[in-house]
Amino acid sequence: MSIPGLGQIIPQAAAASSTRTITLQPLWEWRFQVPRSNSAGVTVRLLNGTAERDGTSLALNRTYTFIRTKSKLLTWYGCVLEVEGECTEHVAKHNPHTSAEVAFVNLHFALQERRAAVQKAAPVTGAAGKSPQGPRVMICGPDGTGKTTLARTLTALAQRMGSQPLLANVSPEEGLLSLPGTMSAAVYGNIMDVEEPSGGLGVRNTPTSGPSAVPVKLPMVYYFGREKVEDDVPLWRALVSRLASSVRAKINAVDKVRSSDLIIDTPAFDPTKSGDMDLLAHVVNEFAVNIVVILSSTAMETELERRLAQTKTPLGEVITILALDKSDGVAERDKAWKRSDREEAIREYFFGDLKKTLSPFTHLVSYDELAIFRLPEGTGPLVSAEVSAEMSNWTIAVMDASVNDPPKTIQLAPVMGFIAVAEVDEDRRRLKFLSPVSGRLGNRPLVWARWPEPYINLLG
Ligand SMILES: Nc1ncnc2c1ncn2[C@@H]1O[C@H](COP(=O)(O)OP(=O)(O)OP(=O)(O)O)[C@@H](O)[C@H]1O
Repeated sequence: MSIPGLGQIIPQAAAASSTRTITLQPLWEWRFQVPRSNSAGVTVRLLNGTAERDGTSLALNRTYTFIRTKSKLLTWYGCVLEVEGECTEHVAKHNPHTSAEVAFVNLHFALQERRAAVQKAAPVTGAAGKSPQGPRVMICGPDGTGKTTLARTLTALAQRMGSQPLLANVSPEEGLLSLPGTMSAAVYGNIMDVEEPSGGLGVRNTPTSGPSAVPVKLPMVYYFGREKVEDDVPLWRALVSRLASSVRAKINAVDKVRSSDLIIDTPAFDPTKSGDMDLLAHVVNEFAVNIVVILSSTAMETELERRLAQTKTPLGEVITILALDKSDGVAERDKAWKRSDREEAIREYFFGDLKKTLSPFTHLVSYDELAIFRLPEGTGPLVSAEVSAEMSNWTIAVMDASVNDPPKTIQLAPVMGFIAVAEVDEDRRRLKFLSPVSGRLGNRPLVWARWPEPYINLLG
């Protein structure tokens, strides 16, 4: 059966949990959704051929377990998969001329060509002997258009070609190698974690999470502490600038990173809101973006073309605007699904997951040892906060600043990590918290933000 937009449908959506073999022809994609109720997950083994999840190849005969995941496995040359466990699934058969997936891989090849040209070019004199920079690509589009998937795919494909791409995320709704509420970036110099629900972007792949099957990545993290950009536009703009400046420092310090791609994932913005388009233009400016990829929005394309047509990057390059269709397989993640993802990210940060249990350290400190700042109700700078029982179960950022720094400096400082408040003893003025590391807080200020809310009882 073939359904427009969904390709070839193999109707096995009825919660099959028995072992089954799925044969995919070249350019077919196995799309699957593992419900949260299936805590054991779905196991997949590649019996022959080749297959990849968002640009990262599966190894032959290795068993991969996917839990709470909506994703797909694509094959370019055909493959046989052995699948076991309950999920909804179907097979999409791509047409090479119209498929979004083929357009994405073509974009990868175009970027690869640009990178090759950059790597061949002689160092620019006058730019501190630095070689020219690789492509800086911003991926944008409305809600649920597959922005993060494309960002992850381009990063994985570049890494597979031997590059050291830098992936940045300026959408506070979902963390990249960090908790939700943050904006971060990291060099992906080695393989991405295919099994992890977000395909290698989750906290599982950071050093705070202890030993990892896949080499860990070291993110640069800033704390927005609210869900939506519109909740504090000036702070978001300031943090975009901070993150861009850290990214620049990394690019300038490591030649291999400099000649690789910088891929930037953005929040879902509304093309009909001029303010939203200003924010995308801010990202373009700060990260010296020279390629803007717009998924599935003619209105956004028109608006950004109008704004950026006459603009050049600080390196004097023209900004290329590329409009692509979204993949018809992008899965909907409703509020409950996203909330549950955030809850899992927090749990995983402190306690690990099915594959790796972590035991966070418990610390008991007196109120007097803590310098806590809070985001105000509305927008504006941090304010000093008293410890209170209200803080129980909140995650709190430990900032890479001094307690004596002005609030503005603290707010824009990088994040060293997070602690979780387990208990507040107001009578004895003592606070118990969990931390992934054993060291003391020392002279570090803490920021208690407004989001993500405490979803779980951390000691429960
Ligand atoms: N071709 C596909 N087949 C199956 N699932 C897909 C496909 N493409 C993307 N997905 C899944 O769809 C979901 C949404 O995709 P993604 O997160 O990339 O969208 P987004 O535009 O970044 O979303 P948001 O606007 O919420 O940030 C993810 O779970 C992703 O793995």
